[in-house]
Amino acid sequence: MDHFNYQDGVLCAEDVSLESLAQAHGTPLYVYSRATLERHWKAFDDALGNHPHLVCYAVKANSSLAVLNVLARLGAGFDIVSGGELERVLRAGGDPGRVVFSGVGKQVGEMRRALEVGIRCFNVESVAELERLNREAGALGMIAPVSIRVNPDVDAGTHPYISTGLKENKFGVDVEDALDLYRQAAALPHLKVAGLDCHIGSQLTSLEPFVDALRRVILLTRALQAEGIQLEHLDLGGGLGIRYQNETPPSPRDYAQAMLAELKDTGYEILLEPGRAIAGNAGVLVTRVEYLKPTRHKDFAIVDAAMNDLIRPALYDAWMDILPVRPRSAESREYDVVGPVCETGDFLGKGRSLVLEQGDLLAVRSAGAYGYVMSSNYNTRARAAEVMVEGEKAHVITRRETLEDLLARETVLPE
Ligand SMILES: Cc1ncc(COP(=O)(O)O)c(C=O)c1O
Ligand SMILES: N[C@@H](CCCC[NH3+])C(=O)O
Repeated sequence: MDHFNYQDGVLCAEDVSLESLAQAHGTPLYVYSRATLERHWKAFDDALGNHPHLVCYAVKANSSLAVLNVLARLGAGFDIVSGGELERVLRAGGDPGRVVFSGVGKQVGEMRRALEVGIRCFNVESVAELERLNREAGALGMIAPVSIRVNPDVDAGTHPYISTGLKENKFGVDVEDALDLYRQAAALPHLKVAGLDCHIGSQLTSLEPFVDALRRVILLTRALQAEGIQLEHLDLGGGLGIRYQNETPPSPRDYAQAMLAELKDTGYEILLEPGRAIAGNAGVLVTRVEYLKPTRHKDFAIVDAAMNDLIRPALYDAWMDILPVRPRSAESREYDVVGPVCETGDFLGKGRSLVLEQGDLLAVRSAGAYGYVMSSNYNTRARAAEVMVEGEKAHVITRRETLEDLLARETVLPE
């Protein structure tokens, strides 16, 4: 059951029409469905069944406090990549004992804070980071739990900008070097080897790369065992894709079953870090048509959302579905749906078949992940508001930024 549906001719999020939300809160407006978010997290949690596991939502996908809070209430873990994301998780009521910390550039202050609040594990990505973490944990008189993030050199078959598991990528350590790094970790006094981590990319739509990566990881766990290095968990990262257009990604259940089949009875606790698969299809971006601009070459629909609100089409040439909030019955035309920003790359969709009039509302689907979090103030555009719907209720979870908010941090030089 999808929670974004047409009811009485108007697109709704759960039981609230997007028209009424746009009326009440203006556009561009991000709208999320609580029920969808919950269903998606539970799909991963259920898929792993009785196998010991923790589903650590990747905060980067959508870090709004309300989103994190909804998931925290379900007992979610969280995958963070910065001190800022850690503070968000804490403020949203997340359990620091269920937080894993990923990322190639962890700073001293971020490590200290994470040690102080007692996170579950640091996913370490280099020798230099291992040494820094050992030093910082020592200074606090603590032992830091670590996984080494292994780069298994598999092609995730996704966009090159979001592929992370190839040798030439900055992420993780080569699988050939991992054993040595584990030996170093095991020998350092303020570290405790807790697990092994692997994440090969985002928006994966087939199981093969996941399975390939896991096989390489399992070989490594055997080598570690042979050396007496004990692991408690395997963190398989995130990356499961969603349907934007006509992709047919595996379901969380198929994915989990494929992983469990490889793991057989190895007994490790499984950690997952899904982001997009939980938040992506739990949100839409609502925008209003400001102008229709027919030219000799094509028709443009100029809308009030732009690349600063949703950069995925501009950055990755990503195709995202664009639906009329209240469909009209007339002959459709092909529109390039573009924003007001002064860049040719500022488009939300090209060649979309739509029936439009000035003032109409459109909804960009699958915008719940890597949407608002990647927004900017380019062209001095204030950030959109975010609303969470539950049933017939809608809550503003992030108020629209004002120009005053935006300018308040700046100053001109003194006379
Ligand atoms: C280490 C790590 N974990 C999890 C994720 C979440 O990925 P996705 O949103 O594709 O599930 C990412 C982003 O690709 C990541 O870099
Ligand atoms: N921002 C990317 C995903 C990045 C994944 C983070 N490692 C996207 O929108 O597809």
